[in-house]
Amino acid sequence: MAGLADIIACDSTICSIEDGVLRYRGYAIEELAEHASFEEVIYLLWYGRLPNCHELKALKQDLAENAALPPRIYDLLRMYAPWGNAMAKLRTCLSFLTHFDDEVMDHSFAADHRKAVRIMARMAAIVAAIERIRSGREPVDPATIRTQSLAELFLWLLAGEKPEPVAVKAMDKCLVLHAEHELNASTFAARVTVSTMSDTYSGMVSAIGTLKGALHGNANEQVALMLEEIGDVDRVEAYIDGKIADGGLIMGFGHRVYKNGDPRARVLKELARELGEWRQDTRWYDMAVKVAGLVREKKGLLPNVDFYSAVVYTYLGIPRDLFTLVFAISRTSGWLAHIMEQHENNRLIRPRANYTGKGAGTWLPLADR
Ligand SMILES: CC(=O)SCCNC(=O)CCNC(=O)[C@H](O)C(C)(C)COP(=O)(O)OP(=O)(O)OC[C@H]1O[C@@H](n2cnc3c(N)ncnc32)[C@H](O)[C@@H]1OP(=O)(O)O
Ligand SMILES: O=C([O-])CC(=O)C(=O)O
Repeated sequence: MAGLADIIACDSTICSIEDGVLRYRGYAIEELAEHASFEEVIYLLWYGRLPNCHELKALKQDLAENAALPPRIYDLLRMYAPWGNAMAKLRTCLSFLTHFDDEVMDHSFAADHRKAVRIMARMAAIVAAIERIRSGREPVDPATIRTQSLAELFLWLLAGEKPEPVAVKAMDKCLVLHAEHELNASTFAARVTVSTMSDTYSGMVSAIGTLKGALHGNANEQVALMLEEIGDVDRVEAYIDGKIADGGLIMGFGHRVYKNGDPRARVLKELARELGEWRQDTRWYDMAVKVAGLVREKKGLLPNVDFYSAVVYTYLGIPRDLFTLVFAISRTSGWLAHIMEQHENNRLIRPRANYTGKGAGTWLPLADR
């Protein structure tokens, strides 16, 4: 089957998508987006159940204590060209972190969970440091910031000042919504990598490299580029007609699994509306709603998670080329859950290819060719 569509590649207890309903460990995404913090979701994904207040407090403390980066990572970031691709920078940083972890090759349950905390705790600080160093500013040390919310930590480290509660709440909801999605391409890549008994960091590097593509996580940046290009709600129809006539992809629409709509897009649409009102600037929201209406009417396609998240991140003031990195911060929780599940019950992932090439050939010596 081309693209492995509908092929079951493993058993998993982490996430289900059935009849268009997305659940993490049995909890519907709408309920989690309404009630759960990102840290509760991390616990749920890693340990299979919701934490009690002591367990949640302990996880938050662990994450806060592990958020500081090895100082040499800042030197590494200063070596990068400022204009270099931000996801490539993140990928290299994750690889670099390997060299500061003395449990890399210990795949036991306990060591995997300790590494998961260390990696999860540092993602926000790395992404913020990428932005600050490339724009000539000093990175903020996470140890100087008093918060136990990764959403708040990220926005604070990025801007260098305490974010507003409405922004923190929106960021937290985005982190919950993007945390996990069954065997999407980047999670599958992570599982394939660690199924060879390779390490957690290698799995993360594979996952980040896979999320980077425009058909997957980078679609959110492409959506923002499209809305920037459109610029005004009056220009939406001409733009969409042109796109359809060209036969090009309309980014942020369509999905391999959801054919009747992505439930996360519905939550993000509402969040985008709220943030537009908060910012007192609904231009991006209005453009997005019009794009979605026309793409549905003229192509029969519905928005996926990357469509309205681009609007939300724009209202949160996040630079456009960091959108996929923000997705990666959140999805790290899901990648790590799958890496641990793969390590716990491992069998090498090695499918077969259907050979469609030439038949058996006869060797010709070089001089006779
Ligand atoms: C977090 C995420 O990864 S969510 C996905 C993010 N990616 C995007 O938004 C990129 C745009 N979307 C796409 O490219 C696709 O919809 C994918 C990659 C997400 C899914 O791909 P597939 O499962 O292979 O698509 P599917 O089989 O449903 O496509 C059916 C038809 O709709 C078309 N189609 C699907 N999505 C789009 C789109 N966004 N724009 C235009 N046409 C599309 C396909 O080209 C195909 O047409 P055809 O039958 O004439 O060849
Ligand atoms: O599941 C997929 O194919 C892509 C997706 O929506 C995600 O990774 O969140």
